[in-house]
Amino acid sequence: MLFLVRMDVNIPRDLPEAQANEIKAREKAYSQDLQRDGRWKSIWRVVGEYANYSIFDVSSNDELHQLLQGLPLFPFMKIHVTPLATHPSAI
Ligand SMILES: O=C(O)CC1=CCC(=O)O1
Repeated sequence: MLFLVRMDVNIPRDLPEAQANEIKAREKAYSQDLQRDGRWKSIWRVVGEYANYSIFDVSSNDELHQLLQGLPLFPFMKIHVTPLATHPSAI
């Protein structure tokens, strides 16, 4: 099952920089592990925003929810999920 996911990140200004950097490093490792195993198919920066669009390929809504909830930046994100179906004109 494919999902388009938009993640908007909002780290509080009063979070110490070292702590923010540590969370971002864990986020990167978590994301790259999922990219390597094929479930996080792609990630794109939204130009001019601290946000990304990502494509996930997982077997259920529950699996996606578990993956998203495990993001180190999850407490600082607004996440919007769009389930994708095959377009009849797709070749
Ligand atoms: O920087 C972002 O858009 C948040 C994020 C998700 C995975 C990652 O490595 O960073």
